[in-house]
Amino acid sequence: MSSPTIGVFALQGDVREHLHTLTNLGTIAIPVRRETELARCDGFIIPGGESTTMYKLARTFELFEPLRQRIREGMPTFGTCAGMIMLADHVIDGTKDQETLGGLDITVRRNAFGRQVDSFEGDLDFADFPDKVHAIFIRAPWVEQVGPGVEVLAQIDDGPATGRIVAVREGHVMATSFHPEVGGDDRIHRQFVDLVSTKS
Ligand SMILES: NC(=O)CC[C@H](N)C(=O)O
Repeated sequence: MSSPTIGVFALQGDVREHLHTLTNLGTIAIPVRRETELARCDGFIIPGGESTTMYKLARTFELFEPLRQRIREGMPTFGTCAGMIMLADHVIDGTKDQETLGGLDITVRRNAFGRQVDSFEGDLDFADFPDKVHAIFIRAPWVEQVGPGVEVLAQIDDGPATGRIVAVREGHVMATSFHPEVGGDDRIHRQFVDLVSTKS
C-alpha cells in the first residue's frame, strides 16, 4: 500500500516534532492550516499547545467545522495534551467560550496536575507494549471520566495522581495527556500510523 498522508494541525502547538516523527515512520506528513490541506489527509494529529488558542484559530481559519466533520466521518485522529482536550466531548476548567471538536466520549480536566507539579516526566505502562513509555507532561490534562466505548491505554501508577487516566482510544480516535512526539520513542505514533493504514 502507498504511504498514508497524515496532517498535523499547524495553526498552533508543537507541530514540527510530530511532522518529524511521522516522516521518519515513512508517512507523508503535512502541516495543515486550511481546509484544502485537510482534504488530502488520511489521518490527523492535533499537537500539544494551548487548546483555547487552538480553538480560536481553528474558527478564524475556518478549519473547525471541516475538521469536526472529518473526525465524525471516521478519519483516524490522534491528540496529544492540548490535542486531547480538543478531542474530548467534555472539558472541566476550560475557558467560558472554549469549544472542542469532540470525538472521544471522555471528560478531561485541563491543567489537572496543578501548579506545583505542572510539568514532570515518568515511565508508564502503556496498553500492550512490553516496555514502559517515558512520558513527558507539560501542564497536562487528565481524563476524569470515560464512556463505555473508551479503552484506557495508560494510567499514572505512582504519587498523588495514581490511577489518573492519561491515554485513551475510542475506535478511530486516540489521545494522550503527555507528549510522545518528544523524546524519541515512536511506538505510539507507530500504533497510530497502523490505525491510519488499516483505515485508508
Ligand atoms: N502542553 C500542552 O499541550 C498544555 C495544554 C494546555 N494546558 C491547554 O489547556 O490547552
